[in-house]
Amino acid sequence: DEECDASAAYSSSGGKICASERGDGYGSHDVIRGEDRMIPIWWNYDIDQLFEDHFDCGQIIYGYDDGHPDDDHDDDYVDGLDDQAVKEQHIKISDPVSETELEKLRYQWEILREKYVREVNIVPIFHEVKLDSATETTGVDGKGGFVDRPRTHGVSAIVVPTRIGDAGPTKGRGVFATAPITKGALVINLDNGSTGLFKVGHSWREFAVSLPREVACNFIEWSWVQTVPPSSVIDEDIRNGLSIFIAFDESNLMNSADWDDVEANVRCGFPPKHEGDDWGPCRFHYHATRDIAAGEELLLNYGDFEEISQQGWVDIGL
Ligand SMILES: C[S@@+](CC[C@H](N)C(=O)[O-])C[C@H]1O[C@@H](n2cnc3c(N)ncnc32)[C@H](O)[C@@H]1O
Repeated sequence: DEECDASAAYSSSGGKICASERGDGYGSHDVIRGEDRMIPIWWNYDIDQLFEDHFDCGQIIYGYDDGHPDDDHDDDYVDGLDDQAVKEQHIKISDPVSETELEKLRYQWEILREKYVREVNIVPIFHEVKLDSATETTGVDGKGGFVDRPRTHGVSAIVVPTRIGDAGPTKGRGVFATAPITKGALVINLDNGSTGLFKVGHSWREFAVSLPREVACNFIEWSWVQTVPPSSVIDEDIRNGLSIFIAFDESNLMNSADWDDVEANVRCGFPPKHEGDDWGPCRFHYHATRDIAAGEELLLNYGDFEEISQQGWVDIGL
C-alpha cells in the first residue's frame, strides 16, 4: 500500500508503522505491520504514551501547553508560579467555570457513565437519569456545537454544597465549597453506585482509545489507581486490591494538595474519635480534616490513596 509505504516508520520491534491515518486526533487506525498480523500501535502503550503520543492531550488539556512542548509535562504544573502564589491558590475566590464548560463536562460524564454501563459494569452502576425538562438544550454534537438533548443528572459522590471553579492556569478546574463544612464531616462518598472500576489495565486502555479525543484526555486525567484494603478478613469485595477507578461526576475534579505542598482539607478514610489517633482505612469515604470555609478549594492528597511514583499503573499493565 503506497500511501502507507510513503510515510512508513518502523517500531522498535521492527514492525512497520502505517501512519496514513495520523493526525485525525484519534489515531486508532494506526497499525504495526507485524509478520502476519496487524496490531494497533496503541496496543502496548502505557498511560503516558496514550496521553502524549496517541491523543496528544497536551494540545487540548489545560496546564500542559505553556509554549515548551518538549518539556516533561510534570514540570509545567509549577512553571511560572512562585511559592507564595502556589500557597495562596487554594484560598482565593475562584472564577466560576462557564455554563458552557459545565454543560460539556456533564455531557462527558454521561458519555463515560453510559459507555461504562454498556461495556464494563464490573460494579453495577445505579444509572439514575432524572429528566428536568425534555426541551432543555444541553450537550455537544461532537463538532463543538450544541444540540437539543434532555438534561440528565447522575448521582454525585460529593455530598456537601460545592461548585466547580477555575483553580488556576496550571491546575485546571477544581471543586470549591459554597457553604462552611465542619471538621470530620463526610465530603465524598464513592460507595454510591456511581464509580467505575477496571481490574485489567488493557480493558481500561481499550476503553480509553475508543473515546472521542477530549473525553479520552479527561478520562485519562480523571482515572486513578488505588490498592483498596479489605474492610475485614472475610471481605471479598471485587473493589479490594489493585484497581483503576473512574468517577462519573464532579468529584473527579478534586485537585491534589501534596503537589503544591499545601495542607489537604479532605482526606480518604475515617477521622479518629480521639485527637492524635490514626485515621481509619482509606476505602471509599472522604472526610474534612478541619473546618472549611465557603470559597475554599477542596484539596486531597493524591498520595493518600495512590503511590506518588504511579507504580500502580505499571503493576496493572499500563
Ligand atoms: C483528578 S484530575 C483533577 C481535575 C482537573 N484539575 C481537571 O480540570 O480536570 C487530576 C489532574 O488535575 C491536575 N492537578 C491536580 N492537582 C494539581 C495541582 N496541585 N497542581 C497542578 N495540577 C493539578 C493534574 O493535571 C492531574 O492530572
